[in-house]
Amino acid sequence: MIEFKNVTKTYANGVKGLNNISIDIQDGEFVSIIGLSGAGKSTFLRSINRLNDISEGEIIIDGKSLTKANKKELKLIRRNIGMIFQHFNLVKKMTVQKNVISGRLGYYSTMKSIFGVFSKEDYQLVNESLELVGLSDKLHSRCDELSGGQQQRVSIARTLVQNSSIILADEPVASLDPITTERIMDDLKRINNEYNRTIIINLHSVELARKYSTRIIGLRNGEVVFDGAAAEATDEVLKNIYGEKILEEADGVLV
Ligand SMILES: Nc1ncnc2c1ncn2[C@@H]1O[C@H](COP(=O)(O)OP(=O)(O)OP(=O)(O)O)[C@@H](O)[C@H]1O
Repeated sequence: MIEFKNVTKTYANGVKGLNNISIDIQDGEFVSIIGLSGAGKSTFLRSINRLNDISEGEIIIDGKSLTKANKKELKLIRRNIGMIFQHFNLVKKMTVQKNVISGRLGYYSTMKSIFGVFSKEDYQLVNESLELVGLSDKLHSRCDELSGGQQQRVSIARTLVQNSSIILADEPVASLDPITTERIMDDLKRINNEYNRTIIINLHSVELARKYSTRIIGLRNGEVVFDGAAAEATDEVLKNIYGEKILEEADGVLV
């Protein structure tokens, strides 16, 4: 479980990226974070693996304080949290296999990870994960030879081998076409259903949030302005909170 307790993030310029947020996310939930540009979606997500340090309050993951964790504790907590980025964050000149196996690094000491010492089981996990995302035939391809959608599936395979129970996805489909988008979202949903991984995803598209998630959290100016089942986030409700703008963004009409 992830617990936010009165969490505020104030940036150096005084902007509150998050403003006094208190919520719990249970194991196995598929949560979409929605909100207009600048609402605090990335700040929220990045605070869950401490890519962003928060200014006030506390975040607790599986009973352990992320906020108070020392370096060693942080490494262990982070090992349990995979992250998928909009621009994939792969080492493009390296093979798919090398990129995916890097998801295992958290299980090794710094020395071993420098020398790339991985076990037979690790390589087996890489094969299984690539099979799950339909990329077995790309094992030895360089990532810069792959399409954007394929690269995003490589990054999903990397979080799978990491074996983390939480996966954070920061606008993972923002730069992909509609068909590839569905494929990536289907993969995430399958991982959520079959492996019971908690998925927390930032989305601009309300339609996708409704279709795939079990719960939607709406942010505005760093505050939670909606928190409910996907079915409760009707056009009417969202219009009342955000105005038309958020639905227009969902249709790809950026205003
Ligand atoms: N490093 C930073 N320094 C100062 N202000 C920041 C920084 N990062 C984000 N902010 C501000 O914090 C607020 C929340 O930003 P955040 O990136 O979390 O929003 P978002 O909902 O993810 O936006 P988008 O959909 O455009 O990615 C915004 O007002 C933004 O300008």
